[in-house]
Amino acid sequence: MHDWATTGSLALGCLVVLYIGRRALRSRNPYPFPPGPPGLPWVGNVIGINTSAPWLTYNEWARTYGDLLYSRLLGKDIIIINSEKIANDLLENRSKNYSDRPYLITNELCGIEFNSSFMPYGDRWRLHRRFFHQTFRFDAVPRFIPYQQSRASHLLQRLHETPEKLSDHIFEYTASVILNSTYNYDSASSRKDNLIDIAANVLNVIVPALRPDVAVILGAFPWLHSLPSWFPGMSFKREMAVARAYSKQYLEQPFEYALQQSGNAAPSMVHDALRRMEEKGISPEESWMQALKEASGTAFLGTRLTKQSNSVLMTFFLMMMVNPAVQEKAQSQIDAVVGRDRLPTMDDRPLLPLIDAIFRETLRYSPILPLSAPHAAVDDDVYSGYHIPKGAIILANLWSMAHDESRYPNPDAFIPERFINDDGTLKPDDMEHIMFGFGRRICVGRHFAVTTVWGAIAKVLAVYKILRPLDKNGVEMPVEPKFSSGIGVHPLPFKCRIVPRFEGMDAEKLEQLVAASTA
Ligand code: HEM
Repeated sequence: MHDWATTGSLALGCLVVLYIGRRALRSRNPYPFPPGPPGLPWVGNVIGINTSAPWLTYNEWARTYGDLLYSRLLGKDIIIINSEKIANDLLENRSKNYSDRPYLITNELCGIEFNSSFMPYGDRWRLHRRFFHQTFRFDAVPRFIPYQQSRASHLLQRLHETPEKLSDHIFEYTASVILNSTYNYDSASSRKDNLIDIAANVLNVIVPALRPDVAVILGAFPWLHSLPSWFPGMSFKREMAVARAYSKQYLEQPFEYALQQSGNAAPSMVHDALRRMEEKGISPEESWMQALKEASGTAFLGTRLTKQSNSVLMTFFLMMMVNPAVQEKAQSQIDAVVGRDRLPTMDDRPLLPLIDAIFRETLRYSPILPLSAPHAAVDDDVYSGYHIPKGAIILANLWSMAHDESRYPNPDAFIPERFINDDGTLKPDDMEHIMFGFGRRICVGRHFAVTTVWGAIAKVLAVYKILRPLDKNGVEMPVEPKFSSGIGVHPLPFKCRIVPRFEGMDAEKLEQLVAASTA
């Protein structure tokens, strides 16, 4: 007890000194912080924030204080950007200063600090980014489309067998396409050591251990981390230690698999990078191999953690169920352009604008990363007469941008037609310029994500109706879309019926349809 009292007083003393010191330093800066709601000393704006959906609070604040906001949380400066223009001005045009990431001790404690997305701006991150770019840049992604299409057809078959396992099938689809493009792993032919099942198990351990509340508290009071795991309230240290062991193991396993393949393996992130070194006649150093292992681990494990493509596809199913008219309109377009004797492919994309419109509206309606990934300011900066302090966390409120009423009237309604011109063609606003983030840290897997999601949406709509569940009297039940809270947003579990659109569409007919589409 005595020790605690001493530690507590010391910590409090340090905080007071820090607080006064920082205020003194700031008072020398001639520019004010951007406007924002008043907060309590040091703890800042902890009161009044909707903790499960802070983007909604920031959106409200913007109505009073404007699109560039200043907030403070437990001693941290936070700058919130609510408009695309400011996001471009800062994160894009001044990207040199805004491409860092804030440090989160929980990433290290859970063993996922290797993840390129969390890495500080610097040479190690640049090398990771190069690996990604080689494989996932716009003109490299078409190499993966045939595999994506075959897995999307497989998804149709899985949905036919067990439609009630929709979310498992979506997980399998998105995991299999990324495993293939990262490690040249074919989940269809490697069922015994199925990395997809292993990944699902690993995530069940890592995701619960990655607690944002712990990240905030440890960020503010780092000395707490030195307390033993048996100490009251510190049991998370044990969970994080287990998560750490799992993530390290998972980083190694698929990478080893990729290295064991022959020199003429199909394209993948690992093989693209190795081949490039071979062409240059360079023998890779250990640190280079480690970086490749980490970047490929990010492509697979990282995208499993935040479940981006998964969440978009689950949102698509949910939206189709509650908007049957939208679904039918898109299906009529598929019937008119593709017919019913084969499945749509990426080649049909220019003639299926409604599929793109549905994809865009799905991204817009419920952004899966509403506050994007946090950036951090490398140095002090001044923007529009406001001081943005070095080290500030920069949050781009993608939700706010996607729900801007002046641009997207009736923003809380799901209206894909908002992206279609009167002549039926697509408008230039593709949502990708917002939903994949900004500047040098923009999503490096965006082109791959687009083909993954588009391919699945088009095929699913060609074959299935997505309907509301029935009650015990056979009457359709009302469904209210509900979404998770947290950094990554996804629909909460929901029931739906997935039934073939055409009479007599049994497993055999579906197989024939798939075969006709790959011939
Ligand atoms: C529809 C699906 C996806 C969406 C909506 C999405 C969205 C985002 C967003 C908003 C960011 C933050 C950008 C920023 O900091 O400004 C991001 C970063 C990132 N995304 Fe995606 N993403 C998707 C799919 C993918 C896929 C399939 C991959 C892998 C192939 C991927 C890899 C990454 C990586 C590595 C980063 C971190 C980039 C960095 O820090 O340099 N994403 N994504």
